[in-house]
Amino acid sequence: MKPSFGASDSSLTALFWSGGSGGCVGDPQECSRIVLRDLATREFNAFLWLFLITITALLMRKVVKLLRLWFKGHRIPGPPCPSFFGHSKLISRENLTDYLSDVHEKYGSAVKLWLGPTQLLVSIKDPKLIREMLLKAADKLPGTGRAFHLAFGSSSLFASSFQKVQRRRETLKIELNDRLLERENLISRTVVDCITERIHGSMVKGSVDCRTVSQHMAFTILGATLFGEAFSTWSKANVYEELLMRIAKDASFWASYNVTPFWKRGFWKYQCLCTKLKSLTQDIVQQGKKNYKIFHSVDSKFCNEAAFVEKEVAYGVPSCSVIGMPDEFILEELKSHLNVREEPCGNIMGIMFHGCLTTAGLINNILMRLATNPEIQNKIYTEITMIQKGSVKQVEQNVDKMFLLLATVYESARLLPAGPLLQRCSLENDLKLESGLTIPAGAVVVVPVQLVQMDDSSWGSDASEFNPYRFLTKAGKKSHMVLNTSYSGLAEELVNPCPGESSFVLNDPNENAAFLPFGSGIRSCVGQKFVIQGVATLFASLLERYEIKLLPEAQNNQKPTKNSSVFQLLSGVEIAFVRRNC
Ligand code: HEM
Repeated sequence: MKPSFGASDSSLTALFWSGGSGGCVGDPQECSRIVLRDLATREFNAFLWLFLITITALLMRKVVKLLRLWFKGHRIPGPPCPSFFGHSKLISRENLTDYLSDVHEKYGSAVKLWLGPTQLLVSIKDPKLIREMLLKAADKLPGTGRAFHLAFGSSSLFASSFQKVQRRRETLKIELNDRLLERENLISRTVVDCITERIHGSMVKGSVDCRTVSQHMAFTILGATLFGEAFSTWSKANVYEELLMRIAKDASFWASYNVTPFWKRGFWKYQCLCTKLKSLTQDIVQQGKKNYKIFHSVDSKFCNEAAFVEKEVAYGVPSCSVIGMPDEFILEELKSHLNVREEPCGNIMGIMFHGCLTTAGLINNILMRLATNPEIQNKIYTEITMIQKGSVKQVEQNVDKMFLLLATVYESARLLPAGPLLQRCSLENDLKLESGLTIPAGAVVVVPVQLVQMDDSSWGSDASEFNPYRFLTKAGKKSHMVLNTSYSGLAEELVNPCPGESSFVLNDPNENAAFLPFGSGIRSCVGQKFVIQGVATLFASLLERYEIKLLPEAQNNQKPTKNSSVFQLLSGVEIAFVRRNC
């Protein structure tokens, strides 16, 4: 007899009842339970199959990718693999550039090395290929920016994915290169005075430590740029500087762990320093706002409350922009469009960290070069005084015309880059270069900066020598990098130009594809123009007042090697700032 269905019976049960589930007889509720169980089992099985198929497909994709990597990697020249682990055992951090130098000599301008069965590294040394590769490869290695993330939390600068950093890069570039550089004084008198005060304080004992003074200069320039003039009088600036340098010392060590070492006490101490830095950053940001409000209440005739609110929303209130205001624009940019995951002030701390370390390295190198090349220092001084003679402007405003000084900044940057390698990777697509070279997706691409920047074929036979004149060309001649020329005559003419006119042209260093201290291409350093101009401005003021001298006992100082980078070679040599009689 056919059972009758109650109102609660589902149509699904009815469907199966009519024979679909193998002829269920008896209690309809029991039957529907069986049917549902049966259905659940089938669904679970289907899910397991789907899961299995997905995993297999993913694994297959990986295997195919790996096979493609092997196949395409095989075509790139390079030394044969010594073992299953590739060349990784032959390469250490210390000898990497030397090793790459040897393999490039033997196998050409693009060579491959296996760092394991699944990791291919391609090193490129030819400037034209490098330029093209750096324009095409937008991403950096996964894990790039880990040190920043660990210390300062999530931020949208210094990450590996171009998509993540693109927007912030663009806006920061506009703020730094267009708006800041348009100012009359990139580095204000207050900042220079703050630095010279420190120099006087340290010179009481007869000399200053080159490393400490460079760090302080970089810190003061960056701090004043990001936080405004309030930074120069901020009572906690010294603590901030010390904290930043302590964090910088340990950052790459803690970032080198694949798994964050929560179990280590030292790590928590490090995190404690980072938290202190965060709260100090928030403090100076607030300080800047307070200063503005004080000014606002004193000068309320010119600025009304509505204007202040307006300033917080949009950039710029003309009547209020006389005091400190322009400096806050960059801060606003770095704090703006925060996404939920972004740490407040994370970008600001990241910029302070990267900017201070790299700028300190550059300043340190310039100080050392000037101290060890007194004849060039004298010529720069002559250049400064000659340009100042015919001008009513302050020395800081005439830096654009000081070609030898700017060339000295370029040359110092060339000789001591921020790191031994530039790195890129293209995770999804092969990188096809015009020369016919195809770098398979997933390979790590590196540029051994020190090798390229000291290569005779790009820089002439004196590539490893300090020679700022290589960035100068005689006016009227076609602008190109001067190679293999005697520069002594050039120097004489440079400091004795026709009144008001220089007979030399300063070459754009980026014209030479082998100039890479700030990287190049789509992920190049956003701060390049600002740093070059800012550091040159600072040195124009300093050299006008002081002569920089190396103490006799420091003469035999260490020389940069191919593996040197600013981080390893911040020189702690004692130097003297001797006041000029003028
Ligand atoms: C002497 C000083 C500096 C040097 C030598 C330097 C060098 C570099 C280098 C080599 C890179 C990587 C470029 C690449 O991979 O192609 C870089 C990235 C960057 N730099 Fe600098 N830098 C300096 C100062 C600054 C300053 C002062 C700022 C900002 C105020 C800055 C902002 C950045 C940013 C935002 C990036 C990341 C770009 C990205 O990942 O897309 N740098 N810098």
